[in-house]
Amino acid sequence: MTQIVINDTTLRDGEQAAGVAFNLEEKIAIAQLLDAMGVHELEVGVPAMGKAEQYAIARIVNLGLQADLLGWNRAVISDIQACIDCGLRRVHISIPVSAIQINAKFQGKWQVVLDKLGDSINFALDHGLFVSVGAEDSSRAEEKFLLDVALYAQERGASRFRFCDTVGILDPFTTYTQVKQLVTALSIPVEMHTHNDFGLATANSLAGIKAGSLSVNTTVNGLGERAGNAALEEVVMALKRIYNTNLGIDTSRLVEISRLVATASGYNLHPGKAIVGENSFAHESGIHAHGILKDPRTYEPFPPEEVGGERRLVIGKHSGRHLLSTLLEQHGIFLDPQTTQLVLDAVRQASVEKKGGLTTQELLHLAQAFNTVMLCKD
Ligand SMILES: CC(=O)SCCNC(=O)CCNC(=O)[C@H](O)C(C)(C)COP(=O)(O)OP(=O)(O)OC[C@H]1O[C@@H](n2cnc3c(N)ncnc32)[C@H](O)[C@@H]1OP(=O)(O)O
Ligand SMILES: O=C(O)CCC(=O)C(=O)O
Repeated sequence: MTQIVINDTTLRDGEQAAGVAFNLEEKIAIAQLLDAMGVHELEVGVPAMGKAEQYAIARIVNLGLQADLLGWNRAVISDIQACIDCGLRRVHISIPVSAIQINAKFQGKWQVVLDKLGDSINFALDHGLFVSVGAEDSSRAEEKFLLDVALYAQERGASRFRFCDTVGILDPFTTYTQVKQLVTALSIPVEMHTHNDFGLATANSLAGIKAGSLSVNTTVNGLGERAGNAALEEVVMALKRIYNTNLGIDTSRLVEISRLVATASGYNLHPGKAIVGENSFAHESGIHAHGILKDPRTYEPFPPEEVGGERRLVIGKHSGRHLLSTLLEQHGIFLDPQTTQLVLDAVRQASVEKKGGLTTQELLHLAQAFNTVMLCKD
């Protein structure tokens, strides 16, 4: 597979998640860590938002990061001027392309939209900028119109075209077909921008890459508008582990960046969040824990260290004898088979009462209730 560019938009679409507002220090810390991990490109925000945002973006520009930095714009010349004022050398210019969007925002005047795009591209190119063009709501656009816009952007001198499933209504099969058409028609790279309204953002991004897209927008933890975007950690690990594609990104810091963004956004992660959730490498069930104790590959797709995570063995309602004995033996407690079963029954009951797994202390306390029949080795 050709080198795929990860263009992370945590600082733009991620921050657009309702109620999220990064402060300056958080924006800088997120940009620095993404850069240190080797993420190729960062969409750092929307300079048109005003002075405070421009100041934050200019500070990021002045960090001298390795990553390419991109500013998001409407097809409005003053938006692009704001990017230039921040010191950005790359601009992304977006126009809506579906009838729903053009009717709502431009009274159906698609030619007006195209003219705005043309003028904006010209302005950016006249200032020597790298120009990426985004087609908002590509997935609901009329097929021919989308293609016309893409070819128009290319002819005008854009260097990349972004396919946006803005309201996340595609599945991987339709994504593949739609993106393949664009990739076939264009000589500039196509970038994927997917949303997770049906839980398919990562799958759709991968389908776009399969279809020949060379760049993909991600956000840490999948943060973003409504149900969010394709998650950085999912896309990077799927490309690495399922497609064997080395992106040159340090995956061992994925949990670290996840925690940073979770804190900065105030959005707590679901424990079962793929790759970075606190349960991503947690095992309670008897059969699973028994397998893990013998060989972690039985129930883990890759070792937790690869993403900076940790394996956890949890004793609870679904646990079995092997995990129970292992945990107790780590504390010098060796039980005969009959007592092991009695403690296990007690663990199940305690776990239901607690509605959760037991801590080590709780387990030891429970086991001590059976101490008359315990066999302590030392
Ligand atoms: C799918 C996406 O995620 S698109 C990115 C969305 N991101 C954001 O909106 C976050 C940052 N946005 C902002 O801070 C503000 O919306 C700003 C600074 C861009 C504009 O603010 P305001 O001037 O107050 O306008 P407001 O946001 O209410 O309305 C949007 C305006 O942009 C216009 N517009 C929307 N998209 C585009 C576009 N792609 N190109 C040109 N104009 C556009 C709308 O028609 C409307 O124009 P109008 O004021 O002439 O009716
Ligand atoms: O970059 C664009 O063109 C729009 C991006 C976006 O956030 C979306 O379509 O959801």
